[in-house]
Amino acid sequence: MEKTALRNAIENNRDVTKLGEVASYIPELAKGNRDALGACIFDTGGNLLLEGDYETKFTIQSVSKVITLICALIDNGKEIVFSKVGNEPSSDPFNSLLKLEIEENHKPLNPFINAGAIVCTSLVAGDNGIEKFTRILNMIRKLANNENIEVNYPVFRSEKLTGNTNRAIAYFLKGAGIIEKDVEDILDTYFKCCSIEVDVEDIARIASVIANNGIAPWSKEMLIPKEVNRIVKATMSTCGLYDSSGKFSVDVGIPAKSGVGGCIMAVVPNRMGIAVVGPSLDKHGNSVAGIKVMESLSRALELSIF
Ligand SMILES: NC(=O)CC[C@H](N)C(=O)O
Repeated sequence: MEKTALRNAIENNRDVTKLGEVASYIPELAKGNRDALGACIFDTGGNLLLEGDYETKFTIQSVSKVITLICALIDNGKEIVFSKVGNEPSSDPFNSLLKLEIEENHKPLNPFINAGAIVCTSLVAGDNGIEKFTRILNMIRKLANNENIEVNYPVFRSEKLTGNTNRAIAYFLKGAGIIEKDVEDILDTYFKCCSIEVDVEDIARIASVIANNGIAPWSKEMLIPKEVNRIVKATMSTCGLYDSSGKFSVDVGIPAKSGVGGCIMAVVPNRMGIAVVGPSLDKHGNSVAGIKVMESLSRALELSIF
């Protein structure tokens, strides 16, 4: 049943890729394949399903914000993390600076907009950017059960060269006293995390650990403490798709996180992790066909938690 649902969801939504555009504000991302659409389900029993253009490689982009939040929470505890970043959804684009000036203490609204993720990056354990990045990369490799995951350096260089809005956000946060240490070092770490190259199986495995209360379905090892896992799922369901999180909740109804590389990672608690890739994006920066695939799957397999 799941195999048929996944196949139908991909095949019935291939044309939707034509309705969006590949991200080009990071020049290297413009090379992404606009027509690609692939997906993976990894369930909590350890079963794997792959469909469509599942071999597509893409950069993890904002899906990395989930893993950065996991590391920040493990390394600091909830009180410290949420003294520097909020829990509220944002109605502004993911890279907006608008609310930073007016929010109490200049705290970013949540960990999944760029400002909030830059704060979480600064909180990850490590004396410098390289140590912080190594911590996050190792966590991604463990959660995906894939030691070969690496950075796509052309994308990293492209982001670093053109990431002026993120630079403005980070310097504002430094001025407001929310981030400490060297701003450029933290930005490099943030850009590198966004540039980690993965495929849908990697992301579906990460999602399956979160779906399985932090325990890896393949080894039964506890990779994410239960309380951290709970916070992450809650944050995904309120803030995971930027300023269209509410609509996604109504139409799909499961915790998820998107990235401008075209991926949507979704978690069906106690059932499965799902990853879709379709680099053609809507105006919010979410995979235009990816959202439709998630809607189809949610309907066919009754995934909504509501
Ligand atoms: N929404 C995203 O995936 C944004 C990530 C991207 N690297 C940026 O900082 O702009």
